[in-house]
Amino acid sequence: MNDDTSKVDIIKKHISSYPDFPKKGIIFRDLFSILREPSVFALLKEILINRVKSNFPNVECIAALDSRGFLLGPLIALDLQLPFVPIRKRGKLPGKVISEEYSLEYGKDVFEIQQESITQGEKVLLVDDLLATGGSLRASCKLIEKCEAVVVGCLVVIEIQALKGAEKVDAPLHSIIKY
Ligand SMILES: O=P(O)(O)OC[C@H]1O[C@H](OP(=O)(O)OP(=O)(O)O)[C@H](O)[C@@H]1O
Ligand SMILES: Nc1ncnc2[nH]cnc12
Repeated sequence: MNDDTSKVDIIKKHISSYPDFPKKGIIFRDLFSILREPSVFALLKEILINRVKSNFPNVECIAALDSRGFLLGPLIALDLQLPFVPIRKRGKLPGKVISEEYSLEYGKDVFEIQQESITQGEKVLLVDDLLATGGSLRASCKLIEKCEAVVVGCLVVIEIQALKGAEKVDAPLHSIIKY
């Protein structure tokens, strides 16, 4: 059980929503409005770390999604003294990479991971700001599996439930705020 309801309410109040961005019909939920206020960002960090400790106690590695996931994943990894691994959009990572195409609420792209960044059998937690259609997290799960590692779960700050992204994600999903 999580008894941090009043803290989560504060976080929710600080998420700005922008109708019709980046395309008509989409309500954009903006994580950056939290980061503008250090005390609120610190609260979010505390919540994330506690949720990892209680929901994914066996995690050995934190992987996050380009780019907004990078604002959160390293905070958690550093605090828990775990390795951090980036999953980046196509063409940004050097060395041998593994790729996976995906579609999301407003487009299509390719994610990549460095082959050497995860060891076989490693227990990985995927972190991102938001779950919409689930395309991004689904592709990221596939990348971890292609590395022969194990996805112990996915942690997002925001879940847009109407888009049913949770159905596309095969690993245990934990979201902090639901719309
Ligand atoms: O569940 P989905 O439909 O796949 O959508 C969720 C993804 O969309 C956003 O990323 P975006 O690709 O816009 O990139 P950004 O983080 O660089 O802004 C968001 O940060 C998630 O990663
Ligand atoms: N509605 C939304 N708001 C912010 N980021 C998103 N990524 C995909 N859908 C999104």
